[in-house]
Order: sequence, then structure tokens, then C-alpha cells
Amino acid sequence: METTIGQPPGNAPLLEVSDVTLTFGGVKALSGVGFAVQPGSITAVIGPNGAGKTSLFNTISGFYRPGRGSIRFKGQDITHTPAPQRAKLGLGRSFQNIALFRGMTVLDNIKLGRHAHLKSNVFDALFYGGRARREEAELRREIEERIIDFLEIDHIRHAPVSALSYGLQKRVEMARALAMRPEILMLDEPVAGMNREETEDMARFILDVRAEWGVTVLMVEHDMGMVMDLSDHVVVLNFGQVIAQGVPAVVQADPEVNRAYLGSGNVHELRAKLQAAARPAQAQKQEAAA
Ligand SMILES: Nc1ncnc2c1ncn2[C@@H]1O[C@H](COP(=O)(O)OP(=O)(O)OP(=O)(O)O)[C@@H](O)[C@H]1O
Repeated sequence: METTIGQPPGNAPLLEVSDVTLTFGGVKALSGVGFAVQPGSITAVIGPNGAGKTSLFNTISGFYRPGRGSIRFKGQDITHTPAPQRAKLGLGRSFQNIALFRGMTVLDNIKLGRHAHLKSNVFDALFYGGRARREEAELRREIEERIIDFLEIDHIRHAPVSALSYGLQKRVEMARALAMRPEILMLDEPVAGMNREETEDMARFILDVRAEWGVTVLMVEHDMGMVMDLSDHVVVLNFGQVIAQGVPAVVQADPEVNRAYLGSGNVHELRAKLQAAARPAQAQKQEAAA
């Protein structure tokens, strides 16, 4: 059947991962992984260290080719589509370990994200005439007026990335991913290594990206409080398999999820955070008032 690129019809998922298997030598990093990301949702992938989260992200964005299974985006099978082409279709991503050009300014790093969509050809760019110049001007305006304002990084636009705090670098990475005009923004551990304030800022930006830009979010994240607060749908991986998925309340109540974290040694932290997240708002208000 022929498929066309465009919005998914009706309530069709924006992204569909079906039965994906990925092997490195003898190691099965992913095994029969399947889940769907609904348009306009925030979906989180969680799991203990080595569960397969990064492998899954790399497979979705096209850096790894699955041995079995398929990935569909906006109804189109993209399993064999090269990574740059996927970015053009609307899959934008950030990386677990920041992948910015550290010697370049914030503005130049962000502009790199936008180049994937420029229509001018190489000769236009070389002679910098007509359409290339107009696109450059449009690009500059869009970056400066929307993304930089939105992410509150106006004061550092000309600063070299190497001079910025970790939290600000993460924000610049998000800006660069947004400059690709993604329909789905894939964030790999967006708050890893951040302090409380930076984490809260990033959580707000993620919610605003969805609300103000209409961008669907798929994230890998270890901060369980943030995952449970923000997500509409949570997918739990362990040893390369989906062991649970659903709304946060369903995942929190799943004994298999607790067992998976017990094996990783993170269970005390997880339990405390799950309990805090599950506590009725009323009880928290009473505590605050006391
Ligand atoms: N390039 C690779 N070559 C060989 N094995 C790999 C490679 N990448 C990942 N693996 C293996 O695949 C499995 C899943 O790793 P992956 O990095 O995807 O897990 P993760 O959930 O992202 O872990 P973490 O939370 O520590 O980042 C692990 O057993 C890992 O050792």
C-alpha cells in the first residue's frame, strides 16, 4: 500500500514502534519492543541502567537499524529511512551527552539545527543570493524571535557554549532541536545532572513546548518525579523488553516495575519518589499549611 507523508489520520499515533529487535554481537539490546506515541502527548521511556533506552532512541532516530520490526512516523514506514531524512520529516532530538559545538556561540549552534530545512542548494549558498539570502533572514528572525525568547536564553546568545553551565547547555541543545521544527521532540535525559531549579525550569519548558508549539514529546529520563508529573504515557524497559506501559498511575502500581528497579539497586529512591508522586494533593497542602 502506498503511504503519504502528512498528519496521521484521526487518532492514529504519530509514532509507532512495532516488535523492534536490535542486537550488538551476542547482546540483545532490544527485543520485541512496541509502543505508540499519540500526537500532542508527552511520552516517557524509563528503565534501569542498561535497559535499552538509548538503543531505542538511536533506533527511532535512525542511527541504528533494527534486525526486526518496524518504525512508522505519521503513517509512513521509516524503518529504512536514513537519519538526516528522518530529521527532515520532523523527528528532532537531543543527546544524553551534550552534542553541541563547544567553541561556537549559542546562536551558531542553534542555526545548525535549522540548516536541515533550508531549501537553497549549494550554489545558492555559495553565491548567497536571492532565495538563500531571504531564507537566511527568515531563519534569523525565527530563531531570534521565537526560540531564543521562548527558552529565555537571550542574554547568552553570543556566548560560546563552553562558557555555559550544564543546565544552560542542555537548554541550548533543546533550542537547536526545536530549530529543526520537529513534530516530535526526542529528549535524551533532559534533566540529567541538573540541580532542582534547573530541573523545574526544564520541566516548564517541556510543558510549554507542547502547549505553545504543539510539539509532541518523547523523552528518556531517570528523574522519576518529573516523569510521573509530566507524562501522559510511560513505557518501562528492562533487559531490552517492555515490561509495563500506560498512564503514570498504572506504571507506579505495577509490581514488575518495582522488581526491575529492585534488581538495579535503585528501588529505595524509586519508591520514595513514586510515593511522593502518588500522594494526594490535599495531603501535601495540609502538610504545607501545618
Ligand atoms: N554500541 C554498542 N555495542 C555493544 N553493546 C551495546 C552498544 N550500545 C548498547 N549496548 C548494550 O545494549 C544494552 C542496552 O544499552 P543502552 O545504552 O541502550 O541502555 P540504557 O537503558 O540507555 O542505559 P543507561 O540508562 O545506562 O544509559 C546494554 O547491555 C549495553 O551494554
